[in-house]
Amino acid sequence: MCYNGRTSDRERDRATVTLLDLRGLTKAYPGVVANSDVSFSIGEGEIHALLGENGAGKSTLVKTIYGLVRPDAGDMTLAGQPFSPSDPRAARGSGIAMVFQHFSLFDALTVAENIALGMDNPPPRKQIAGRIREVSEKYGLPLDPDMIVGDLSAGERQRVEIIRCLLQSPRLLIMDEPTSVLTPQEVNILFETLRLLSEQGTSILYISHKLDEIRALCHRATILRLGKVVGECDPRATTSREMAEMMVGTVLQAPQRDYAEAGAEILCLKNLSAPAPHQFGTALKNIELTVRAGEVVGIGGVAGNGQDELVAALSGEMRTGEGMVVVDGASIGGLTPNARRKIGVCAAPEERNGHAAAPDMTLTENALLTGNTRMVLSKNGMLDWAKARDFADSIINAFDVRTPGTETTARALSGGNLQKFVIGREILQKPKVLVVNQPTWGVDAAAAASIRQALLDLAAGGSAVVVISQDLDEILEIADRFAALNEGRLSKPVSTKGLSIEEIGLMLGGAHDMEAAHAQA
Ligand SMILES: Nc1ncnc2c1ncn2[C@@H]1O[C@H](COP(=O)(O)OP(=O)(O)OP(=O)(O)O)[C@@H](O)[C@H]1O
Repeated sequence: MCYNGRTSDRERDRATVTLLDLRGLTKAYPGVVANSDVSFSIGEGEIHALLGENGAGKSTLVKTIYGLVRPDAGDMTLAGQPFSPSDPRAARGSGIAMVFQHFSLFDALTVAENIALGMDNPPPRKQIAGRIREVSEKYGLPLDPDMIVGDLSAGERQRVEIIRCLLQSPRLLIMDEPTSVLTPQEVNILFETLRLLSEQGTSILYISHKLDEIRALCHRATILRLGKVVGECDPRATTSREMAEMMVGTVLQAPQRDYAEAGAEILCLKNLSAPAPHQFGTALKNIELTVRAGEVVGIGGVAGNGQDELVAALSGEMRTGEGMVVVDGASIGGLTPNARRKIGVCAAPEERNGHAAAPDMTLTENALLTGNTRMVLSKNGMLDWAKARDFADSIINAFDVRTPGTETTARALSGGNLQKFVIGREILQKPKVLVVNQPTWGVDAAAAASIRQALLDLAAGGSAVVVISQDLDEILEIADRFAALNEGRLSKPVSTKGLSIEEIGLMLGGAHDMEAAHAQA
Protein backbone atom coordinates (compact mmCIF):
# COMPACT_ATOMS: atom_id res chain seq x y z
CA MET A 1 0.00 0.00 0.00
CA CYS A 2 1.33 3.43 -0.81
CA TYR A 3 0.85 6.23 1.69
CA ASN A 4 4.03 8.15 0.95
CA GLY A 5 3.37 9.75 -2.38
CA ARG A 6 4.94 6.97 -4.46
CA THR A 7 2.59 4.83 -6.53
CA SER A 8 2.75 1.08 -6.14
CA ASP A 9 1.96 -1.27 -9.03
CA ARG A 10 -1.20 -2.35 -7.25
CA GLU A 11 -2.28 1.24 -6.88
CA ARG A 12 -1.69 1.97 -10.56
CA ASP A 13 -3.76 -1.09 -11.50
CA ARG A 14 -6.47 0.00 -9.15
CA ALA A 15 -6.65 3.31 -10.94
CA THR A 16 -7.00 1.69 -14.35
CA VAL A 17 -9.06 -1.52 -13.99
CA THR A 18 -12.70 -0.92 -13.17
CA LEU A 19 -14.57 -3.69 -11.40
CA LEU A 20 -18.00 -2.18 -10.87
CA ASP A 21 -19.40 0.71 -12.85
CA LEU A 22 -22.65 2.44 -11.85
CA ARG A 23 -24.36 4.69 -14.39
CA GLY A 24 -27.36 6.91 -13.70
CA LEU A 25 -28.84 4.79 -10.88
CA THR A 26 -32.13 6.25 -9.69
CA LYS A 27 -34.50 4.92 -7.05
CA ALA A 28 -37.52 6.76 -5.66
CA TYR A 29 -39.69 5.91 -2.65
CA PRO A 30 -42.97 7.66 -1.89
CA GLY A 31 -42.08 11.28 -1.18
CA VAL A 32 -38.31 10.88 -1.55
CA VAL A 33 -35.76 10.21 -4.26
CA ALA A 34 -33.24 8.00 -2.42
CA ASN A 35 -30.77 7.79 -5.34
CA SER A 36 -30.81 10.29 -8.17
CA ASP A 37 -28.71 9.67 -11.28
CA VAL A 38 -25.82 8.15 -9.30
CA SER A 39 -22.71 7.34 -11.35
CA PHE A 40 -19.28 6.27 -10.16
CA SER A 41 -16.97 3.30 -10.44
CA ILE A 42 -14.98 1.08 -8.13
CA GLY A 43 -11.56 -0.16 -9.21
CA GLU A 44 -10.19 -3.65 -8.71
CA GLY A 45 -8.53 -3.88 -5.31
CA GLU A 46 -9.78 -0.44 -4.39
CA ILE A 47 -11.11 0.40 -0.93
CA HIS A 48 -13.82 2.85 -1.86
CA ALA A 49 -15.69 4.84 0.78
CA LEU A 50 -19.30 5.83 0.36
CA LEU A 51 -20.00 8.93 2.42
CA GLY A 52 -23.09 10.95 3.08
CA GLU A 53 -25.22 12.26 5.89
CA ASN A 54 -28.14 10.26 7.21
CA GLY A 55 -30.67 9.60 4.50
CA ALA A 56 -28.24 10.55 1.71
CA GLY A 57 -28.96 7.24 -0.01
CA LYS A 58 -25.95 5.05 0.86
CA SER A 59 -27.90 1.98 2.01
CA THR A 60 -30.26 2.18 -0.96
CA LEU A 61 -27.27 2.18 -3.29
CA VAL A 62 -25.51 -0.80 -1.73
CA LYS A 63 -28.80 -2.67 -1.56
CA THR A 64 -29.10 -2.13 -5.31
CA ILE A 65 -25.64 -3.59 -5.84
CA TYR A 66 -26.51 -6.53 -3.56
CA GLY A 67 -29.78 -7.28 -5.35
CA LEU A 68 -32.11 -6.18 -2.56
CA VAL A 69 -33.44 -3.09 -4.36
CA ARG A 70 -34.36 -2.79 -8.05
CA PRO A 71 -33.45 0.64 -9.43
CA ASP A 72 -36.08 2.66 -11.37
CA ALA A 73 -33.44 3.72 -13.89
CA GLY A 74 -29.75 3.34 -14.63
CA ASP A 75 -27.52 0.33 -15.04
CA MET A 76 -24.41 -1.38 -13.73
CA THR A 77 -21.56 -3.36 -15.23
CA LEU A 78 -19.37 -5.80 -13.33
CA ALA A 79 -15.98 -6.50 -14.94
CA GLY A 80 -17.36 -5.06 -18.16
CA GLN A 81 -20.48 -7.26 -18.22
CA PRO A 82 -24.05 -5.99 -17.68
CA PHE A 83 -24.99 -6.60 -14.04
CA SER A 84 -28.52 -6.41 -12.60
CA PRO A 85 -28.90 -8.95 -9.78
CA SER A 86 -32.52 -9.95 -9.16
CA ASP A 87 -31.81 -10.98 -5.56
CA PRO A 88 -28.87 -11.32 -3.13
CA ARG A 89 -28.26 -14.92 -4.21
CA ALA A 90 -27.66 -13.72 -7.77
CA ALA A 91 -25.39 -10.93 -6.50
CA ARG A 92 -23.39 -13.42 -4.42
CA GLY A 93 -23.17 -15.69 -7.46
CA SER A 94 -21.49 -12.81 -9.32
CA GLY A 95 -18.98 -12.28 -6.53
CA ILE A 96 -20.63 -9.58 -4.40
CA ALA A 97 -20.59 -10.13 -0.64
CA MET A 98 -22.01 -7.92 2.08
CA VAL A 99 -21.46 -7.65 5.84
CA PHE A 100 -24.47 -5.92 7.34
CA GLN A 101 -24.56 -3.65 10.40
CA HIS A 102 -26.81 -6.14 12.16
CA PHE A 103 -25.55 -9.67 12.31
CA SER A 104 -27.87 -12.54 11.48
CA LEU A 105 -26.38 -15.25 13.66
CA PHE A 106 -27.85 -17.96 15.87
CA ASP A 107 -26.49 -17.63 19.41
CA ALA A 108 -26.93 -21.29 20.31
CA LEU A 109 -25.01 -22.67 17.31
CA THR A 110 -21.25 -22.90 16.77
CA VAL A 111 -19.27 -20.63 14.47
CA ALA A 112 -18.96 -23.44 11.89
CA GLU A 113 -22.70 -24.22 12.00
CA ASN A 114 -23.58 -20.55 11.56
CA ILE A 115 -21.22 -20.15 8.65
CA ALA A 116 -22.52 -23.28 6.92
CA LEU A 117 -26.12 -22.11 7.38
CA GLY A 118 -25.45 -18.78 5.73
CA MET A 119 -23.66 -20.08 2.65
CA ASP A 120 -25.31 -20.78 -0.70
CA ASN A 121 -23.09 -23.81 -1.38
CA PRO A 122 -21.45 -24.77 1.91
CA PRO A 123 -18.54 -27.21 1.79
CA PRO A 124 -19.23 -30.59 3.47
CA ARG A 125 -19.54 -30.30 7.28
CA LYS A 126 -16.31 -32.22 7.82
CA GLN A 127 -14.33 -29.72 5.78
CA ILE A 128 -15.89 -26.53 6.96
CA ALA A 129 -13.98 -26.15 10.24
CA GLY A 130 -10.71 -26.65 8.37
CA ARG A 131 -11.66 -24.06 5.73
CA ILE A 132 -12.61 -21.57 8.45
CA ARG A 133 -9.24 -22.07 10.17
CA GLU A 134 -7.45 -21.60 6.84
CA VAL A 135 -9.23 -18.35 5.99
CA SER A 136 -8.96 -17.10 9.55
CA GLU A 137 -5.18 -17.62 9.52
CA LYS A 138 -4.67 -16.33 5.99
CA TYR A 139 -6.45 -13.06 6.72
CA GLY A 140 -5.41 -12.61 10.34
CA LEU A 141 -8.93 -12.92 11.76
CA PRO A 142 -8.67 -15.05 14.91
CA LEU A 143 -11.76 -17.26 15.23
CA ASP A 144 -12.37 -20.73 16.65
CA PRO A 145 -14.91 -22.65 14.49
CA ASP A 146 -16.09 -24.71 17.49
CA MET A 147 -17.02 -21.75 19.72
CA ILE A 148 -20.69 -21.12 20.49
CA VAL A 149 -21.63 -17.80 18.86
CA GLY A 150 -23.48 -16.59 21.98
CA ASP A 151 -20.15 -16.55 23.82
CA LEU A 152 -18.40 -14.34 21.25
CA SER A 153 -17.68 -10.62 21.46
CA ALA A 154 -19.21 -8.28 18.88
CA GLY A 155 -15.89 -8.19 17.03
CA GLU A 156 -15.72 -11.98 16.85
CA ARG A 157 -19.33 -12.15 15.63
CA GLN A 158 -18.42 -9.77 12.87
CA ARG A 159 -15.51 -12.04 11.97
CA VAL A 160 -17.98 -14.90 11.55
CA GLU A 161 -19.83 -12.82 8.95
CA ILE A 162 -16.62 -11.73 7.24
CA ILE A 163 -15.22 -15.26 7.06
CA ARG A 164 -18.55 -16.49 5.68
CA CYS A 165 -18.12 -13.91 2.89
CA LEU A 166 -14.44 -14.70 2.33
CA LEU A 167 -15.14 -18.42 1.94
CA GLN A 168 -16.98 -17.45 -1.24
CA SER A 169 -13.93 -15.51 -2.58
CA PRO A 170 -15.82 -12.30 -3.35
CA ARG A 171 -14.67 -9.76 -5.93
CA LEU A 172 -16.42 -6.94 -4.08
CA LEU A 173 -16.99 -6.90 -0.33
CA ILE A 174 -19.51 -4.33 0.93
CA MET A 175 -19.23 -3.29 4.57
CA ASP A 176 -21.90 -1.14 6.24
CA GLU A 177 -20.64 0.71 9.35
CA PRO A 178 -18.35 -2.15 10.32
CA THR A 179 -16.51 -0.51 13.20
CA SER A 180 -19.39 0.81 15.31
CA VAL A 181 -19.30 -2.28 17.56
CA LEU A 182 -15.54 -2.83 17.64
CA THR A 183 -12.84 -1.98 20.15
CA PRO A 184 -9.83 0.01 18.86
CA GLN A 185 -7.79 -3.22 18.79
CA GLU A 186 -10.50 -5.02 16.80
CA VAL A 187 -10.63 -2.09 14.36
CA ASN A 188 -6.88 -2.49 13.76
CA ILE A 189 -7.28 -6.21 13.08
CA LEU A 190 -10.15 -5.56 10.67
CA PHE A 191 -8.22 -2.87 8.79
CA GLU A 192 -5.20 -5.13 8.38
CA THR A 193 -7.48 -7.78 6.87
CA LEU A 194 -9.14 -5.30 4.52
CA ARG A 195 -5.75 -3.99 3.38
CA LEU A 196 -4.60 -7.53 2.70
CA LEU A 197 -7.75 -8.28 0.71
CA SER A 198 -7.25 -5.12 -1.29
CA GLU A 199 -3.61 -6.04 -1.98
CA GLN A 200 -4.85 -9.33 -3.36
CA GLY A 201 -7.28 -7.59 -5.69
CA THR A 202 -10.60 -7.71 -3.78
CA SER A 203 -12.50 -4.44 -4.02
CA ILE A 204 -14.18 -3.06 -0.92
CA LEU A 205 -17.08 -0.64 -0.71
CA TYR A 206 -16.99 0.84 2.76
CA ILE A 207 -19.77 2.84 4.42
CA SER A 208 -18.91 4.70 7.59
CA HIS A 209 -19.52 7.97 9.37
CA LYS A 210 -16.12 7.73 11.06
CA LEU A 211 -14.08 10.00 8.86
CA ASP A 212 -10.74 9.44 10.59
CA GLU A 213 -11.06 5.74 9.84
CA ILE A 214 -11.94 6.48 6.22
CA ARG A 215 -8.78 8.58 5.97
CA ALA A 216 -6.68 5.76 7.40
CA LEU A 217 -8.14 3.04 5.20
CA CYS A 218 -9.74 4.14 1.96
CA HIS A 219 -8.20 5.00 -1.43
CA ARG A 220 -11.12 6.93 -2.81
CA ALA A 221 -14.42 8.31 -1.55
CA THR A 222 -17.68 9.17 -3.27
CA ILE A 223 -19.87 11.64 -1.43
CA LEU A 224 -23.65 11.57 -1.66
CA ARG A 225 -26.00 14.36 -0.62
CA LEU A 226 -29.79 14.07 -0.91
CA GLY A 227 -29.40 11.05 -3.20
CA LYS A 228 -26.95 12.69 -5.63
CA VAL A 229 -23.20 12.36 -6.06
CA VAL A 230 -21.80 15.73 -4.95
CA GLY A 231 -18.11 14.95 -5.02
CA GLU A 232 -15.25 12.53 -5.01
CA CYS A 233 -11.97 12.77 -3.14
CA ASP A 234 -8.83 10.99 -2.03
CA PRO A 235 -9.50 10.68 1.71
CA ARG A 236 -5.78 10.43 2.45
CA ALA A 237 -5.33 13.94 1.10
CA THR A 238 -8.55 15.45 2.53
CA THR A 239 -9.23 16.42 6.15
CA SER A 240 -12.15 14.91 8.09
CA ARG A 241 -13.61 18.36 8.39
CA GLU A 242 -13.46 18.95 4.64
CA MET A 243 -15.20 15.63 4.01
CA ALA A 244 -17.88 16.35 6.62
CA GLU A 245 -18.50 19.73 5.06
CA MET A 246 -18.80 18.21 1.58
CA MET A 247 -21.42 15.85 3.02
CA VAL A 248 -23.57 18.50 4.64
CA GLY A 249 -22.73 21.47 2.41
CA THR A 250 -22.21 23.77 5.44
CA VAL A 251 -19.62 24.50 8.10
CA LEU A 252 -19.78 22.26 11.20
CA GLN A 253 -20.16 23.55 14.75
CA ALA A 254 -18.41 21.69 17.57
CA PRO A 255 -20.62 21.21 20.67
CA GLN A 256 -20.29 23.98 23.27
CA ARG A 257 -20.03 23.06 26.90
CA ASP A 258 -19.30 24.58 30.30
CA TYR A 259 -17.98 22.60 33.23
CA ALA A 260 -20.63 23.91 35.66
CA GLU A 261 -20.93 22.91 39.31
CA ALA A 262 -23.15 19.84 39.57
CA GLY A 263 -26.32 20.24 41.65
CA ALA A 264 -28.16 17.89 43.99
CA GLU A 265 -27.91 14.10 43.77
CA ILE A 266 -30.69 12.81 41.54
CA LEU A 267 -29.86 9.24 40.51
CA CYS A 268 -28.19 6.91 42.92
CA LEU A 269 -27.27 3.28 42.21
CA LYS A 270 -26.47 1.41 45.42
CA ASN A 271 -24.93 -2.01 45.21
CA LEU A 272 -26.98 -2.63 42.06
CA SER A 273 -26.82 -6.32 41.27
CA ALA A 274 -28.98 -8.45 39.01
CA PRO A 275 -28.63 -11.89 37.46
CA ALA A 276 -28.05 -12.21 33.71
CA PRO A 277 -31.48 -11.94 32.07
CA HIS A 278 -30.72 -14.75 29.59
CA GLN A 279 -28.07 -17.33 28.77
CA PHE A 280 -25.88 -14.89 26.86
CA GLY A 281 -26.59 -11.84 29.01
CA THR A 282 -24.35 -10.29 31.68
CA ALA A 283 -25.05 -10.13 35.41
CA LEU A 284 -24.74 -6.69 36.99
CA LYS A 285 -22.42 -6.78 39.98
CA ASN A 286 -22.47 -4.31 42.88
CA ILE A 287 -22.71 -1.16 40.77
CA GLU A 288 -22.29 2.11 42.68
CA LEU A 289 -22.97 5.42 40.93
CA THR A 290 -24.34 8.83 41.80
CA VAL A 291 -25.39 11.30 39.11
CA ARG A 292 -26.15 14.88 40.06
CA ALA A 293 -28.36 17.51 38.46
CA GLY A 294 -26.51 19.13 35.58
CA GLU A 295 -24.10 16.26 35.15
CA VAL A 296 -23.34 13.95 32.20
CA VAL A 297 -21.75 10.67 33.24
CA GLY A 298 -20.24 8.65 30.41
CA ILE A 299 -20.03 4.88 30.69
CA GLY A 300 -17.69 3.11 28.32
CA GLY A 301 -16.99 -0.54 27.73
CA VAL A 302 -16.69 -3.21 25.12
CA ALA A 303 -20.15 -4.30 23.91
CA GLY A 304 -21.64 -7.15 25.90
CA ASN A 305 -20.24 -6.12 29.29
CA GLY A 306 -23.60 -5.26 30.81
CA GLN A 307 -24.59 -2.15 28.83
CA ASP A 308 -28.02 -3.47 27.81
CA GLU A 309 -28.67 -4.83 31.29
CA LEU A 310 -27.77 -1.50 32.91
CA VAL A 311 -30.13 0.39 30.60
CA ALA A 312 -32.86 -2.18 31.36
CA ALA A 313 -32.32 -1.82 35.12
CA LEU A 314 -32.65 1.96 34.84
CA SER A 315 -35.52 2.10 32.34
CA GLY A 316 -37.63 -0.44 34.25
CA GLU A 317 -37.56 -3.20 31.65
CA MET A 318 -35.70 -5.16 34.30
CA ARG A 319 -36.81 -4.82 37.95
CA THR A 320 -34.22 -4.79 40.69
CA GLY A 321 -34.13 -5.14 44.47
CA GLU A 322 -35.28 -2.53 46.98
CA GLY A 323 -32.94 0.43 47.33
CA MET A 324 -30.68 -0.45 44.41
CA VAL A 325 -31.99 2.23 42.02
CA VAL A 326 -32.89 5.47 43.79
CA VAL A 327 -34.19 8.69 42.25
CA ASP A 328 -34.61 11.78 44.43
CA GLY A 329 -34.29 9.60 47.49
CA ALA A 330 -37.05 7.14 46.50
CA SER A 331 -36.37 3.52 45.55
CA ILE A 332 -37.73 2.91 42.03
CA GLY A 333 -36.31 -0.57 41.28
CA GLY A 334 -39.78 -2.15 41.36
CA LEU A 335 -41.50 0.41 39.07
CA THR A 336 -42.60 -0.26 35.47
CA PRO A 337 -41.09 1.81 32.62
CA ASN A 338 -44.25 3.92 32.48
CA ALA A 339 -44.28 4.60 36.21
CA ARG A 340 -40.63 5.66 35.88
CA ARG A 341 -41.41 7.98 32.96
CA LYS A 342 -44.05 9.60 35.14
CA ILE A 343 -41.43 10.60 37.70
CA GLY A 344 -39.08 11.72 34.94
CA VAL A 345 -36.84 8.74 34.17
CA CYS A 346 -36.56 8.23 30.40
CA ALA A 347 -34.32 5.89 28.44
CA ALA A 348 -33.29 5.14 24.86
CA PRO A 349 -31.90 1.65 24.29
CA GLU A 350 -29.23 0.88 21.71
CA GLU A 351 -31.34 -1.10 19.24
CA ARG A 352 -33.54 1.46 17.51
CA ASN A 353 -35.46 -0.91 15.24
CA GLY A 354 -37.74 -3.17 17.22
CA HIS A 355 -36.70 -1.98 20.68
CA ALA A 356 -36.62 1.81 20.81
CA ALA A 357 -39.10 2.05 17.93
CA ALA A 358 -41.71 -0.25 16.42
CA PRO A 359 -40.71 -0.53 12.73
CA ASP A 360 -44.22 -0.89 11.27
CA MET A 361 -45.76 1.92 13.29
CA THR A 362 -45.84 5.51 12.08
CA LEU A 363 -43.72 8.18 13.69
CA THR A 364 -46.85 9.54 15.41
CA GLU A 365 -47.54 6.11 16.92
CA ASN A 366 -43.90 5.76 17.92
CA ALA A 367 -44.01 9.19 19.53
CA LEU A 368 -47.00 8.00 21.54
CA LEU A 369 -45.28 4.81 22.67
CA THR A 370 -42.97 6.53 25.14
CA GLY A 371 -44.37 10.09 25.09
CA ASN A 372 -47.93 9.35 26.19
CA THR A 373 -47.37 9.80 29.91
CA ARG A 374 -45.13 12.86 30.11
CA MET A 375 -46.52 14.72 27.11
CA VAL A 376 -50.14 13.89 28.15
CA LEU A 377 -51.14 12.53 24.75
CA SER A 378 -54.39 10.93 25.98
CA LYS A 379 -57.38 12.10 27.96
CA ASN A 380 -59.90 9.94 29.85
CA GLY A 381 -58.41 6.84 28.25
CA MET A 382 -58.77 8.26 24.69
CA LEU A 383 -55.68 8.91 22.60
CA ASP A 384 -55.34 12.51 21.44
CA TRP A 385 -54.02 11.90 17.91
CA ALA A 386 -53.72 15.56 17.01
CA LYS A 387 -51.50 16.15 20.02
CA ALA A 388 -49.45 13.01 19.29
CA ARG A 389 -48.92 14.23 15.71
CA ASP A 390 -47.81 17.62 17.01
CA PHE A 391 -45.34 15.92 19.33
CA ALA A 392 -43.96 13.77 16.48
CA ASP A 393 -43.73 16.89 14.34
CA SER A 394 -41.84 18.79 17.00
CA ILE A 395 -39.29 15.95 17.24
CA ILE A 396 -38.88 15.93 13.44
CA ASN A 397 -38.29 19.69 13.41
CA ALA A 398 -36.08 19.98 16.47
CA PHE A 399 -33.84 17.07 15.48
CA ASP A 400 -33.86 17.60 11.72
CA VAL A 401 -35.29 14.13 11.03
CA ARG A 402 -35.34 13.75 7.22
CA THR A 403 -38.69 12.15 6.41
CA PRO A 404 -41.78 12.99 4.35
CA GLY A 405 -43.80 13.39 7.57
CA THR A 406 -45.31 12.07 10.78
CA GLU A 407 -47.32 9.32 9.05
CA THR A 408 -44.21 7.61 7.63
CA THR A 409 -43.42 4.27 9.28
CA ALA A 410 -40.27 4.02 11.38
CA ARG A 411 -39.02 1.28 9.02
CA ALA A 412 -38.94 3.70 6.07
CA LEU A 413 -36.48 6.05 7.82
CA SER A 414 -32.77 5.73 7.20
CA GLY A 415 -30.95 4.33 10.24
CA GLY A 416 -29.49 7.64 11.32
CA ASN A 417 -32.75 9.51 10.94
CA LEU A 418 -34.58 6.97 13.09
CA GLN A 419 -31.83 7.34 15.68
CA LYS A 420 -32.35 11.13 15.71
CA PHE A 421 -36.08 10.56 16.15
CA VAL A 422 -35.68 8.11 19.05
CA ILE A 423 -33.20 10.28 20.96
CA GLY A 424 -35.17 13.46 20.22
CA ARG A 425 -38.37 11.84 21.50
CA GLU A 426 -36.81 11.26 24.92
CA ILE A 427 -34.96 14.59 25.17
CA LEU A 428 -38.07 16.62 24.31
CA GLN A 429 -39.88 15.00 27.24
CA LYS A 430 -37.45 16.96 29.46
CA PRO A 431 -36.65 14.01 31.69
CA LYS A 432 -35.12 14.48 35.12
CA VAL A 433 -32.93 11.42 34.43
CA LEU A 434 -32.04 10.36 30.90
CA VAL A 435 -30.19 7.14 30.10
CA VAL A 436 -29.05 6.62 26.51
CA ASN A 437 -27.10 3.76 24.97
CA GLN A 438 -24.98 4.61 21.90
CA PRO A 439 -26.80 7.91 21.26
CA THR A 440 -25.07 8.68 17.96
CA TRP A 441 -24.73 5.18 16.55
CA GLY A 442 -24.94 5.37 12.74
CA VAL A 443 -25.54 9.12 12.84
CA ASP A 444 -23.60 11.48 10.55
CA ALA A 445 -21.11 14.01 11.91
CA ALA A 446 -23.44 17.01 11.83
CA ALA A 447 -26.36 15.15 13.41
CA ALA A 448 -24.06 13.55 16.01
CA ALA A 449 -22.89 17.03 16.99
CA SER A 450 -26.47 18.21 17.38
CA ILE A 451 -27.50 15.17 19.46
CA ARG A 452 -24.48 15.69 21.73
CA GLN A 453 -25.34 19.37 22.06
CA ALA A 454 -28.93 18.46 22.97
CA LEU A 455 -27.67 16.09 25.70
CA LEU A 456 -25.39 18.83 27.06
CA ASP A 457 -28.27 21.32 26.99
CA LEU A 458 -30.53 18.87 28.81
CA ALA A 459 -27.94 18.50 31.56
CA ALA A 460 -27.39 22.26 31.66
CA GLY A 461 -31.12 22.58 32.36
CA GLY A 462 -30.71 20.47 35.52
CA SER A 463 -31.19 16.87 34.37
CA ALA A 464 -28.95 13.95 35.28
CA VAL A 465 -27.71 12.31 32.09
CA VAL A 466 -26.09 8.88 31.69
CA VAL A 467 -24.52 8.25 28.29
CA ILE A 468 -23.40 4.70 27.57
CA SER A 469 -21.19 4.69 24.51
CA GLN A 470 -18.43 2.77 22.78
CA ASP A 471 -17.31 5.98 21.13
CA LEU A 472 -14.63 7.20 23.51
CA ASP A 473 -14.23 10.54 21.72
CA GLU A 474 -17.93 11.11 22.27
CA ILE A 475 -17.58 10.43 25.99
CA LEU A 476 -14.63 12.81 26.30
CA GLU A 477 -16.55 15.45 24.37
CA ILE A 478 -19.67 15.49 26.53
CA ALA A 479 -19.20 13.67 29.83
CA ASP A 480 -18.15 15.32 33.10
CA ARG A 481 -17.17 11.99 34.59
CA PHE A 482 -16.30 8.60 33.11
CA ALA A 483 -16.67 5.05 34.37
CA ALA A 484 -15.87 1.75 32.65
CA LEU A 485 -18.21 -1.23 32.55
CA ASN A 486 -16.38 -4.52 32.61
CA GLU A 487 -18.13 -7.90 32.97
CA GLY A 488 -21.04 -6.25 34.73
CA ARG A 489 -18.87 -4.24 37.15
CA LEU A 490 -18.59 -0.48 37.02
CA SER A 491 -15.29 1.20 37.85
CA LYS A 492 -15.24 4.22 40.13
CA PRO A 493 -16.15 7.28 38.02
CA VAL A 494 -13.34 9.75 37.36
CA SER A 495 -13.38 13.31 36.05
CA THR A 496 -12.92 13.54 32.27
CA LYS A 497 -10.85 16.72 32.65
CA GLY A 498 -7.39 15.81 31.38
CA LEU A 499 -8.33 12.13 30.94
CA SER A 500 -6.68 10.65 27.84
CA ILE A 501 -8.01 7.98 25.48
CA GLU A 502 -5.09 5.76 26.60
CA GLU A 503 -6.10 6.05 30.26
CA ILE A 504 -9.68 5.24 29.33
CA GLY A 505 -8.44 2.24 27.36
CA LEU A 506 -6.69 0.93 30.48
CA MET A 507 -9.82 1.43 32.57
CA LEU A 508 -11.86 -0.48 30.00
CA GLY A 509 -9.44 -3.35 30.39
CA GLY A 510 -10.01 -3.28 34.15
CA ALA A 511 -6.74 -1.59 35.20
CA HIS A 512 -7.74 -0.60 38.71
CA ASP A 513 -4.61 1.44 39.44
CA MET A 514 -5.81 3.93 36.90
CA GLU A 515 -9.08 4.18 38.77
CA ALA A 516 -7.23 4.87 41.96
CA ALA A 517 -5.04 7.45 40.22
CA HIS A 518 -8.06 9.37 39.09
CA ALA A 519 -10.34 8.73 42.01
CA GLN A 520 -9.58 12.14 43.46
CA ALA A 521 -9.74 13.98 40.14
N1 LIG B 1 -38.13 1.09 2.11
C1 LIG B 1 -38.22 2.43 2.08
N2 LIG B 1 -39.41 3.05 1.98
C2 LIG B 1 -39.51 4.40 1.95
N3 LIG B 1 -38.45 5.24 2.02
C3 LIG B 1 -37.22 4.68 2.13
C4 LIG B 1 -37.05 3.26 2.16
N4 LIG B 1 -35.72 2.99 2.27
C5 LIG B 1 -35.10 4.20 2.30
N5 LIG B 1 -36.00 5.21 2.21
C6 LIG B 1 -35.70 6.65 2.19
O1 LIG B 1 -34.69 6.87 1.22
C7 LIG B 1 -33.76 7.86 1.69
C8 LIG B 1 -32.37 7.27 1.64
O2 LIG B 1 -32.25 6.30 2.67
P1 LIG B 1 -30.95 5.41 2.89
O3 LIG B 1 -31.28 4.40 3.96
O4 LIG B 1 -30.47 4.90 1.59
O5 LIG B 1 -29.93 6.49 3.47
P2 LIG B 1 -28.50 6.31 4.15
O6 LIG B 1 -27.59 7.27 3.45
O7 LIG B 1 -28.10 4.88 4.13
O8 LIG B 1 -28.75 6.81 5.62
P3 LIG B 1 -28.11 6.36 7.06
O9 LIG B 1 -26.73 6.88 7.10
O10 LIG B 1 -29.00 7.07 8.04
O11 LIG B 1 -28.21 4.86 7.16
C9 LIG B 1 -34.21 8.26 3.07
O12 LIG B 1 -34.95 9.46 2.96
C10 LIG B 1 -35.11 7.13 3.52
O13 LIG B 1 -36.10 7.60 4.40
